[in-house]
Formats: sequence, C-alpha cells, structure tokens
Amino acid sequence: MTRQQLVEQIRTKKTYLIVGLDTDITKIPKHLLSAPDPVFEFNRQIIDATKDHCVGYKINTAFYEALGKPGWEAMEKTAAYIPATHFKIADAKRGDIGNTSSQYAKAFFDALPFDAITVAPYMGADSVLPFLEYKDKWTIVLGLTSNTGARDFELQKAGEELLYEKVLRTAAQWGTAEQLMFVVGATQASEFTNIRAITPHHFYLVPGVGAQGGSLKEISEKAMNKDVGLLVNASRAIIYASGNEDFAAKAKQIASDYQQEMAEYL
Ligand SMILES: O=c1ccn([C@@H]2O[C@H](COP(=O)(O)O)[C@@H](O)[C@H]2O)c(=O)[nH]1
Repeated sequence: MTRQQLVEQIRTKKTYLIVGLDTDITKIPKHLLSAPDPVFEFNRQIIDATKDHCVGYKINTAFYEALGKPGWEAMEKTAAYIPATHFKIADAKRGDIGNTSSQYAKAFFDALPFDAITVAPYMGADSVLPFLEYKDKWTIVLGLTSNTGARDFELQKAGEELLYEKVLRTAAQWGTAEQLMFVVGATQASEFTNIRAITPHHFYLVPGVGAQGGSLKEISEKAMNKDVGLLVNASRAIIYASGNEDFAAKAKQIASDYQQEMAEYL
C-alpha cells in the first residue's frame, strides 16, 4: 500500500485506528474453543466487527509463533482474511545481518501478504535495508518504544543526543517517508514534540493507548502532521473488551469509540 492510498483511507474513513490482533488462546471466549481453528475464528469475528472503524490490523507474531504450526497457520489465514483495503502490519520486530534480513523480508512480504513489518534498528543499516528493497511495502523501525525498558537504552545519551534521537535521524536516511515509519509509544508523551521536530514527514505506528494508558488526545495533538502521520494501535482494549459471546459486538463498540474520538482530531 502506498502512502497516498493509506492517507486516502484515513481521510475517507475518518480513523487512524489499527486493531491489534494479539490473540492469546487462553484469553478468547470459551465457546470458540470447539471451532476447528479457534484463533482464526476469533480473529475473523473481530475483523468483521471492526473493519469499518479502523484502517488496518497489526498481527503480533509472538502470539501465533507461540502455538507452533497451528499458530503460524492461523496467522496466514488471518492475514489473508483482512480486506485488501486495510493496512496489514506484522509486528515481528525482526532485523539481523543483511543476508538473514533478506529472508525475513521474503517471509513477510512474499510468502505472507503483509504491507509492513516492525524492525529493530540495533544492528544498523545493513540489517534494515533488505526490507526497504520492497516496492510499496513499509519498514517500521522501533524509535521510542512504549515500555519502561525504553529508559535502559533508548532514553540514554549517545554522544550529544539521546539514543532514540540518533536512531530517528540515522534511520530516516536509510529510506524515504514513503516506505519507512517509526514506532513511537503513546506512553512517551513528553517526547512527542521533539520526535515530530526530528522527523516531520514520517508516519508513526503508535502502540500504548488502551491497556498501557497512553493518551490518544495527547499524541494526536502533538504529533499529527499534514498527512495525519499517525497509526494508533490498540490491542487488548478492543479484542478483550468482553470475554463472553458478545466479544465481537463489544470490540466493535470500543473501535467505534476510538474512531469517533479520532474524527474530532482530524
Ligand atoms: O513500543 C512498543 C512496540 C510494540 N508494542 C506492541 O503493541 C501492542 C500493544 O498492545 P496493547 O494490548 O494495546 O497494549 C502489543 O502487540 C505490543 O507488543 C508495544 O506495546 N510497544
């Protein structure tokens, strides 16, 4: 998906919500466990219920890899089920020597139909560049993450600047704002203005609203750019809004609430 197509989707649907499919088989409603593929059945109903309120879905691969082969199959089926109009993110946090990163890129962009993958920048340019070779695909580099551990490295000084600032400035040179985004945690509100000043044109994938307590209002007010420039993810707050048979209806309601709030900021 191109940047223009993504922006058009956001403007048309008046939402920049990404629904996170962090589907944990121990948390899905019990009545689904008798289905042939309970994880896919849960995702299918969540997608049907929320697709009018979001512009995309983020599959965190950990939840699928944890189940072995059936988990990988559920991920494949889910990725194929997401409508073509929706942005499909593999939150896989990959990155290795170039020769290996090329294989990761192939796995998620060729063998699987993802539009984007999250990548860790720690190993530097050659670990990220193979992902950027794919036309109309997106590489989402971890910038300033939402977890408390961001203080251990990302918020430490690296010479004159903070490490995450160096990551933003350096990684922004590896590709264009048409193919490279950054992960910016919604819980890092005090840094939003600075982050936007360093990377004025980039899109950010923003996890950390909902269960982690970040503010949608604050990120929207401080970090939106002329193309919106934000994809805000919520996973648990939406998919586990109810643990009962009404889980899809409740997920729809929460996703619709996010959409309405986002429409106010657009
Ligand atoms: O900095 C980061 C990077 C990734 N994540 C991922 O986003 C979702 C958040 O889930 P919630 O249930 O909405 O808290 C999850 O897949 C994380 O692994 C993040 O939270 N922070």
